[in-house]
Amino acid sequence: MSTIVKICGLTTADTLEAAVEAGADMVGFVFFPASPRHLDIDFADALGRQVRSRAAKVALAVDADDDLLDAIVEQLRPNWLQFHGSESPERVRSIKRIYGLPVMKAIAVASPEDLSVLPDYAGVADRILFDARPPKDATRPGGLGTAFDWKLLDGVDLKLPFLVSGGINADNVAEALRVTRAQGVDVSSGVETSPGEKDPDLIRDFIRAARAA
Ligand SMILES: O=C(O)c1ccccc1NCC(=O)[C@H](O)[C@H](O)COP(=O)(O)O
Repeated sequence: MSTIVKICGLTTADTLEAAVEAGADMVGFVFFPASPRHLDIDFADALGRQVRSRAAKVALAVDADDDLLDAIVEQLRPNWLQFHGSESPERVRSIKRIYGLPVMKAIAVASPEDLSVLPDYAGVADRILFDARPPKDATRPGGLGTAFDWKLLDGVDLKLPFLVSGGINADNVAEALRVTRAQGVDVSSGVETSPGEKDPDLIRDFIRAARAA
């Protein structure tokens, strides 16, 4: 199976086009006002139309309430929901039932204890995303460009596909995949020149490196 490549936090038509044309499997749109990648729902609608089924559209939210999820699902029509907050397994189950969409749940990793929640989410999520645990004073729970110790995933035995993210770029993506044995990678900061500013060349370099890994 080829590596699943997700480019997250796209905010412009040209960087979205670069990601899709270079062969990204999944393109992520962030709905979290404190993020430099936050999208207004109407603009997300326009970007979503641009994708035209060439990649899976992923809506990323953080402890979103039903009204926000309703609006996202109605306008973006995502193929996936990604949850980056403290959504409980019960909440994930209920959202899946309501919208009939697959869910990727992010698990914040900094120590072996962080993996203790895995069995609970593995029973309800469709994919797991292992991301670096943010510092306590972070203004957002992801997309910070910092990596976790990939060796922490050593003993992980999941029946569902998982992706790895946090501080990954074109230079270290092969190593991230080798160490974690993940089925896919997710990147945001590693294809940016500054927070929220994606670069088409960096996107193409990243996808090429992930495919070659
Ligand atoms: O990107 C954001 O600003 C963001 C805000 C709130 C929750 C999650 C967020 N991003 C998550 C991602 O983009 C990826 O899943 C991943 O964390 C990317 O990490 P990195 O490549 O280190 O930026």
